[in-house]
Amino acid sequence: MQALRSASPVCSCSSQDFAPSSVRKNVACSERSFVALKSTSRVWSSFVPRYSHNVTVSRHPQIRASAMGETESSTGEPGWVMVNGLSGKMGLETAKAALEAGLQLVPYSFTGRMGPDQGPLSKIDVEGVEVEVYGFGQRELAMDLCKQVSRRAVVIDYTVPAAVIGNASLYCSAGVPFVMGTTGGDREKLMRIVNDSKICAVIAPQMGKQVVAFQAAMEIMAEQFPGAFSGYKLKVTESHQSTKLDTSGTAKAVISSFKKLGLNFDLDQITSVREEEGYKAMQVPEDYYNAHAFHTYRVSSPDDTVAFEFKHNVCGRKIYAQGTVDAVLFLMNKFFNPPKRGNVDEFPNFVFRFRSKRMENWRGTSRISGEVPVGSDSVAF
Ligand SMILES: NC(=O)C1=CN([C@@H]2O[C@H](COP(=O)(O)OP(=O)(O)OC[C@H]3O[C@@H](n4cnc5c(N)ncnc54)[C@H](O)[C@@H]3O)[C@@H](O)[C@H]2O)C=CC1
Ligand SMILES: O=C(O)C1=N[C@H](C(=O)O)C[C@H](O)C1
Repeated sequence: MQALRSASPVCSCSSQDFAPSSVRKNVACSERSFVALKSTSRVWSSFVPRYSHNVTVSRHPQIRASAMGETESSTGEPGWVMVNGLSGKMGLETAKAALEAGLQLVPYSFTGRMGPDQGPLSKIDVEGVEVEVYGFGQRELAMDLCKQVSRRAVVIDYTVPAAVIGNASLYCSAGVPFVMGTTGGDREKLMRIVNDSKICAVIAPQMGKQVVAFQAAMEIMAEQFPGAFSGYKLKVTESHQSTKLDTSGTAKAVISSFKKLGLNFDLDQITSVREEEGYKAMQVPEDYYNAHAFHTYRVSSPDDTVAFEFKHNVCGRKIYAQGTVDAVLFLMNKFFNPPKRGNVDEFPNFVFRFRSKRMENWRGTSRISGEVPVGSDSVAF
C-alpha cells in the first residue's frame, strides 16, 4: 500500500495547483520519480509515478537518464523530434518544450491541408528553428526527410481525431517510434496497428503526469474495490476551449475505472462545456477560456445522502507538453538504446517485482479493448 500512499495526494487538484508559475516547479521535483509502465510489448499508455521508494532505477542507467531528463543517447547523438500538427496549439507548445529540454527539432512536419505538389506548404519558426510544413499529400516525403535528418528521431503527433489512424499507420510503416497525444479516432484499431508493427509508441489521451497519477490511483481503487459504488450515480462534466473537436479522452479513461467500481454510465452522458456561460459555472479563469481542461466527476448515493467529488483542473498546456517530452525521452531510450541485458520488457518487469502481491493483478494485464484506464486507449501496464 506504500504505492497508493505515494500516488494518492493528487486526487483533487484545483486550477491554482496548475497555475503556470507553479507548473515548472511541480514538474521539476516530480520528474525524477516518474517512470513509464507498459501495456503490451511495445505500446505504453502513459506515465505513472513509481509506486514505491523501494523501486530504484540505478540498475538501468538508460531509464534513469530519461527520468533525469537527459537528452542524449549513449552514442552522444542529440535526440531529434518531429512534431506533426505543429501549427496547432499543442504542436507548438510541445515543440517549444522539446527545444527547452535540449532536444533537436526535425525541420520537417506535415499537416492536414493539401499543399503544393512540390515543396512545403508553409514554414513555421519555432524559437529560431525554421520548420518546413508539408501538405497532406506529401506526408510520406516529410517522413523520408525526417529519417534523412536522423534515423533515431521520435515523432510527436498532436493533430486531429480523424488523423489518428492514418498517421499511426504512417509512422509504423516508416519505422519511426511515436508519441500519440491526439485523442479520438478508433482507439482499438490504433492499438492493433502498433502491436502488429515493430514500432514502440506511447499513446495517451492525457500526457500531464500528475493527472495520469490520478488516473492510476482511480484504476488501483477500481482493481482493489470492484463494485464498491454499485447503485451510486455518476455525473461527469468536462470543460475545454471551444475549438476542441471531441469529448475529453481523459474523462473517458477515468470513467472506465468508475464503471469497474460499479457505476453505470454511458459515455454520451458526459456533459461537455464549450462556451462562456458554462466556463463561468465551472469557475474557469477568463484568461484560460481558450486553454483549459476542467473535469469534475461527482459520485452520489441513490438517496443523495452521500457524495464524492473528484476534480482535475488544468489551465494552459505546459503540463501536457512537459509530459510529452518525457514520453519522447522514454521512447528514445527504450527503442534506440535498450538495456544491454534482457530485452526491452525488462524495465517494466523490474518495476513490477517491487510491487506488493496485491498489485500483482496489474502485471501483464493487457487491456487493449475499449476505453480503459490509464489512457483511455487501451491499456495499462
Ligand atoms: N494527450 C494529451 O495530453 C493532450 C491531447 N490533446 C489532443 O491533441 C489534439 C490536438 O489538440 P490542439 O493542439 O488543441 O488542436 P489544434 O486544432 O490547435 O491543432 C491541430 C493541428 O493538427 C493539424 N492537422 C489537422 N489534420 C492533420 C493531419 N491529417 N495530419 C497532420 N496534421 C493535421 C491542424 O492543421 C492543426 O495544426 C486533440 O486531439 C486534443 O484532444 C490536447 C491536449 C493534451
Ligand atoms: O483538447 C485538449 O485541450 C485536451 N485534450 C485531452 C483530452 O481529450 O482528454 C487532454 C486534456 O483534457 C486537454
